[in-house]
Parts: sequence; structure tokens; C-alpha cells
Amino acid sequence: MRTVLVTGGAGYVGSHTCKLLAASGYRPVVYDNLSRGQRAAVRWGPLVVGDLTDRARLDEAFAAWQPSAVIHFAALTYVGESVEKPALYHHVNVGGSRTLVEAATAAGVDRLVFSSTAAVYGTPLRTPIAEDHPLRPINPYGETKLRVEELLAAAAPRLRSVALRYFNAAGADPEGEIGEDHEPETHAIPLAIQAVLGERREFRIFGTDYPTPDGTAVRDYVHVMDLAQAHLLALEHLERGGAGTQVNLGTGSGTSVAELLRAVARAAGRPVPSVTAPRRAGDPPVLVADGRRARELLGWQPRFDSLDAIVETAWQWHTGALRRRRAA
Ligand SMILES: NC(=O)c1ccc[n+]([C@@H]2O[C@H](COP(=O)([O-])OP(=O)(O)OC[C@H]3O[C@@H](n4cnc5c(N)ncnc54)[C@H](O)[C@@H]3O)[C@@H](O)[C@H]2O)c1
Ligand SMILES: O=c1ccn([C@@H]2O[C@H](COP(=O)(O)OP(=O)(O)O[C@H]3O[C@H](CO)[C@H](O)[C@H](O)[C@H]3O)[C@@H](O)[C@H]2O)c(=O)[nH]1
Repeated sequence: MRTVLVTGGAGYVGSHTCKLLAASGYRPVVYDNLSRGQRAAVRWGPLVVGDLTDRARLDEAFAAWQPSAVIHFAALTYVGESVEKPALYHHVNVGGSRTLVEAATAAGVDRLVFSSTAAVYGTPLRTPIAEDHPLRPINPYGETKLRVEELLAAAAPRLRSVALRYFNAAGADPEGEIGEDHEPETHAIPLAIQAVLGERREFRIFGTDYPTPDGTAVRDYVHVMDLAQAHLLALEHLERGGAGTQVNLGTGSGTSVAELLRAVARAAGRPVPSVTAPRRAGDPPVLVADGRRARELLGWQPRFDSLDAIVETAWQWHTGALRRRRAA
């Protein structure tokens, strides 16, 4: 059985990817400090509790589990927080990734799949955004991800890597085992669901004066299981000897915050209580992926191609989680 070290595997995208890895014959060994992830989401392989910046602990994990590849999710991931604490973001995301790359190469591991982000592009000059678009992040979070892409490119050919630039991860495991469970939660879909369920007073629409058709910001929401699938395809690309590269992961269709609220209302059968608020610092107006490279290089095609289908899986998971909490 092929073992993969999955940093950040207790988190949202990481745990869904572990489920798919296990179903595809891999053994996912999660390496996570549990600062933002959940122990309960580590179900498909062992958990090593460790920090990305801890070289000795990483060395131990490589020696104990002998992985043939790494999938690297672990990071601090909030745009707003990164604007407030840029040094912390550089320390964890860039410093931690450098330590991981050094430990991986010292252990003889030669392939890695990295969670990058659409935030590396900054405010798009043209949309949909292809991978050759200029890289000019407008927030520290995006800057740290770009620095990691650069350090990974410099680590080749000893370590070959695919940087997957996700747009907005959304939805939940359709079998209902895991979902998006951030604390604190800052992401639009879970916040809208919590508002409609009465778990918070209202949803705040950040910005109604963007240069978009309805004035609210536009994003490309891509289902988390489709993202998981892309990680497997990227691993296979590297296993075939494929060269390192960067690949966008999005559906290619844009959804405004106002449209998103209507989709959540359709899933819930009632409107989402909402108020308008100023723009959030660091948010670009529009992020929509040109997904050609993912299709051509990896053969990736998102299976969840409608927003309603994506939101429905999130709705099912959140209402199930609420029932479980109330029953406990
Ligand atoms: N969710 C999205 O929409 C999105 C979009 C683009 C890129 N990404 C990237 O995908 C990856 C996963 O995102 P997510 O939404 O699943 O985030 P998440 O916060 O749910 O998961 C991140 C995991 O990393 C762990 N972690 C954080 N700092 C660590 C450290 N110093 N050492 C060890 N573990 C640490 C956390 O405990 C958590 O389990 C991140 O790298 C993120 O930047 C996410
Ligand atoms: O309470 C809220 C929360 C969000 N939004 C809006 O909803 C959209 C989506 O916001 P999210 O916080 O769900 O996602 P982001 O686009 O900010 O961030 C996501 O995509 C980024 C890429 O730009 C990063 O990769 C980041 O990790 C990932 O979570 C944005 O326009 C945001 O302004 C609101 O209006 N109100």
C-alpha cells in the first residue's frame, strides 16, 4: 500500500482528500497540530500530532511511516486574519513549508502536491484567470502561498511538485461523514447556512459596490470532493514522472454573494437573514478559473457542476451536524 503524508489532513479539504485516498488504495498518514482541524475528522489512517515548523517531529514522522509522497494542506488560511497578522502567516505558511520541504528531501521523498490558491493572482486583469496570469497577490495570505510555490519550484528536480490553485472550496462529503467545520468560521456558505438555521443572527454581505452585475463579489465555488479527486490525479501525474507545475481548480463559473444567498435559501426553503456591510479587507471583486490546464494535464473535470448541488451537500451536512449536537 502506498503511504502518503498528508499535512493538515484534520482540516476541511485535507480530511475529504484522506477519505478519497483511502478509497483509492492509499494509506493517508495525517500530520496536523490540530490548531484549526478536528481529531474526529481523521478517520482513514493514523494521526501524527505535530507542527509544520517542528523539523525533529517531521523527521520522526517520515522515518516512522516512510511515505512515498506528501500532500501539503497545513496552513493558516484566512485572508482577513493575514491582513492583521502578516508575520504569523509568513512564519507558519512559508517557514513551515520550507521546513517540510527540507525534511521531505532529507527523507528521499521526491513528490509533493501543494494547496495553493487563487489568491496568488490578486485582482485579476482578465477573467477567467489562466495560470499564466500575472501573480500579484493583494493580501499576505496570497503572498505566503506564492512564496511557497517559488520555494517548491526551486526544490525541483529533487522534489517535483504540483501546486493546485483552488478557487473557493465548498460543499461536504455527500455521504455525510465529514464537512466544513471551521472554528472560527469565516467562509460564506457555512455562515449563510448558520444564519438561516438561527445559529447566528444574520449573514453580512461584505461589499455591495463591486464592479459586478449585482455589486456583490463573485467567486468560483468548487466542490470539496472534486478538489480531493484533483489531488489524486496530481499524485498520479507525478508518479508517471510528470514535471512540476501549477494548476487552477475551479468550475469556470462565477457566483455572486447575492446569488449564493439565493442558492442557500433554495436548499433551506426559506430566505437567509442578511444585512449589507462594507467590503472585507483583502477581498478581490471577481475570481473565476480558466480550468483548461486541469482538464488537459490531469484529466480533471468537476462532477459537481451546479451551485445548487454543491450547496445541497453543505446544507445536508450542517443540518445533520446540528441534529447530532442537539441529540448529544
Ligand atoms: N478552503 C478554501 O476555500 C481554500 C481555497 C484555496 C486554498 N486553500 C488551501 O487549502 C488548504 C486547506 O484549507 P482548509 O480550508 O481545509 O483549511 P483548514 O484550516 O480546515 O485546514 C488546515 C489544517 O492545517 C492544520 N494546521 C495549521 N497550521 C498548522 C501547523 N503549523 N502545523 C501543522 N498543522 C497545521 C490545521 O490544524 C488544519 O487541520 C490550506 O493550505 C488553504 O490555504 C483553501
Ligand atoms: O460573512 C461573509 C463571508 C464572506 N463573504 C463574501 O463571500 C465571498 C467568499 O468568501 P469566503 O470567505 O467564503 O472565501 P474567500 O473567497 O475569501 O477565500 C477563499 O478563497 C481564497 C482565494 O481568494 C483563499 O484561498 C481562502 O483560503 C479561501 O477560503 C467573498 O466575496 C466574501 O467577501 C461575505 O459577504 N460575508
